[in-house]
Amino acid sequence: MIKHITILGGFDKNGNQEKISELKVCSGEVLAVVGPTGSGKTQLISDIEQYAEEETLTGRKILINGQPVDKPGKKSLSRLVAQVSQNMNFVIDLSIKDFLLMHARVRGISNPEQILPELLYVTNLLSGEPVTLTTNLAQLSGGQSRALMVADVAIISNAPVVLIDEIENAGIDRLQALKILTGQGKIVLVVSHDPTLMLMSKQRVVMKNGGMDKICQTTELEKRVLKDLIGLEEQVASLRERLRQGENLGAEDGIKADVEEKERRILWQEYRYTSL
Ligand SMILES: Nc1ncnc2c1ncn2[C@@H]1O[C@H](COP(=O)(O)OP(=O)(O)OP(=O)(O)O)[C@@H](O)[C@H]1O
Repeated sequence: MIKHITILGGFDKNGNQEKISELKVCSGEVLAVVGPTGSGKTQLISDIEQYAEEETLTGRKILINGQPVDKPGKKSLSRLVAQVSQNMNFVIDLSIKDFLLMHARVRGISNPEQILPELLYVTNLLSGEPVTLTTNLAQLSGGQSRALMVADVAIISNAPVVLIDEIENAGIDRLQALKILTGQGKIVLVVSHDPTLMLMSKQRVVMKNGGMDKICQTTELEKRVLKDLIGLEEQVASLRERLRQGENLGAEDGIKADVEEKERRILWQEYRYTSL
């Protein structure tokens, strides 16, 4: 049982020690990994996936429940990490049902037939056009594949650590996907350029020049900004859905902010002030 993982800092791209020397994430928590393009976000995820022991190019070390992972144990631990990324597609010639049953059996699930309805429900909750159990994996669109992958990770894989790499462009309802993946006491790490996903986690590590540069806790003020962002996104999602269904929009369909303009400006001033 994984209670927490710890990342012990190594070196940035210039060979200087990382500013953050230790970062711990407990089960049930989400850590957002943020930073400019090329700052080392994917490398951090990759270090965790490999249970780095100072042998990767960053020199980081990963501890599970405070202990280093010994080399012979690494292989069996691979089942403890599941990854969801926007580039994933299925290339196997199987129906969704056969694939899910096969994976469930491999994972030792005793009643695989019984979990199929839930798997299908979650998949269709996240994707646009619904799929059925008889749909062939090779026929799935990119978004449908990712939706099935999230359902698979949440319900079948049971991996206590989930790494989510830039799902904002994955063509699925990403907020719903994050809710589904985090609702099960897992350790979740989210690499994202998306402010809503960043603010949905309790803390975020800011990457710079290949190193962990800063840890920010999500403040009460940011939680209010998040509420606002989610409100706006819901409106955008509803407009998207109506346009997709072939509707025309009317004059009343502009985006409405939930807070008054004046209050919003104060909110952002406060926000900028506290983040200085
Ligand atoms: N500490 C480090 N030391 C040496 N090289 C590093 C370090 N961290 C990252 N790199 C290398 O820098 C390059 C960019 O890193 P990475 O792909 O992780 O960036 P990213 O933040 O995920 O970028 P993007 O947002 O574009 O996906 C990679 O080749 C990676 O291996």
